[in-house]
Amino acid sequence: MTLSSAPGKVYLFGEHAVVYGEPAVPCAIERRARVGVEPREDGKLRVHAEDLSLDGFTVEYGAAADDRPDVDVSESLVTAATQYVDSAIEQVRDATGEDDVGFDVTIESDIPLGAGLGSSAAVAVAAIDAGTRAVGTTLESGELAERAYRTEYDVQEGQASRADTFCSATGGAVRVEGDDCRSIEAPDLPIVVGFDGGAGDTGELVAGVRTLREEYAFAADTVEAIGDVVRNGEEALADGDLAEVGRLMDFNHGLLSALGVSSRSLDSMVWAARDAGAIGAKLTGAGGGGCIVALDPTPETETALSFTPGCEEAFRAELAETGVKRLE
Ligand SMILES: Nc1ncnc2c1ncn2[C@@H]1O[C@H](COP(=O)(O)OP(=O)(O)OP(=O)(O)O)[C@@H](O)[C@H]1O
Ligand SMILES: C[C@@](O)(CCO)CC(=O)[O-]
Ligand SMILES: [Mg+2]
Repeated sequence: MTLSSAPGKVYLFGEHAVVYGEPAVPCAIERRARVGVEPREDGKLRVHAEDLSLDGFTVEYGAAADDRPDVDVSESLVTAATQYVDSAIEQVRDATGEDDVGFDVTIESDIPLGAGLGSSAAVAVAAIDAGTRAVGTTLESGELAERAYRTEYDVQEGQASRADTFCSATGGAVRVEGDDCRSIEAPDLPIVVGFDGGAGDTGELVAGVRTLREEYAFAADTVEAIGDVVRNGEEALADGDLAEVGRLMDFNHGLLSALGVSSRSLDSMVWAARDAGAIGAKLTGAGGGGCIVALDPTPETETALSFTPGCEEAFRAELAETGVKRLE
């Protein structure tokens, strides 16, 4: 068996706007998805996903129509749950030219699903890395990131950026603008995450912003304004000016709210963090529910979040210096 892991991420700045060519700065965190892959002679795909539950059951399924998860939920929910892994395996077949090979895929993850911490990108990166190695091909980091991006692009129907997948493949803090992806130096960041226990569908949320942008010129301006916040944020990061980084994170959250991707619980957690003295706080990732990211070197924000109605879990997140790890 080959086994790879890849980290999740938080966005310091720029989610959603990055889909339209503005820059973004995500930062990998030490919460990982681990994917084990074993080739099968019979050409079948079997996925065992420990943390993916549908109707309360762990999901185990094959690719054939008569071998889908045996749970009493709608076909669209099943597709939503299985599509990133299915699409990552397509990338493995494409990269290796092994069209007929089957796989046993086992996924285990400490990244909550659909919560803005990049679980989809981490699963795609780790699955493509382990899958290609399982049939004797080792992808270099650039191609791995690009193929994981293709997975997100396909699943999100052509509306995805390279930010999550590049960050997960590379680790550390990165800057992504269109196809220009690079690692950046960031000061030590006291990252605190608040999680409301919920999830948002990235594809749907991205589509919502796209519609707003088409309907209202001021929504398109809001997307551009996020780009300006990111450019200022990059300077503040380079200067090590955490107070300014925090102010700009607050501003970024306001603009994301204006685009309709925040929620009551995300707003409650952002305000709880600010009231507790956080340097800055914003939602992270696609939004709709899930996680906020705050900066606070003291324990105050984590404590306040753990008492905030609507917050299910609060934790400190360490920067993940390494992206994909080849474990076996
Ligand atoms: N542990 C896992 N096992 C199997 N599939 C997973 C796992 N984690 C994530 N996925 C896939 O990723 C999907 C969630 O991706 P989505 O992009 O909606 O959220 P996210 O990546 O966690 O958040 P964001 O994109 O906002 O950072 C799940 O529906 C599933 O298809
Ligand atoms: C909302 C979005 O910007 C980030 C999701 O983590 C979508 C993407 O970049 O593909
Ligand atoms: Mg995602």
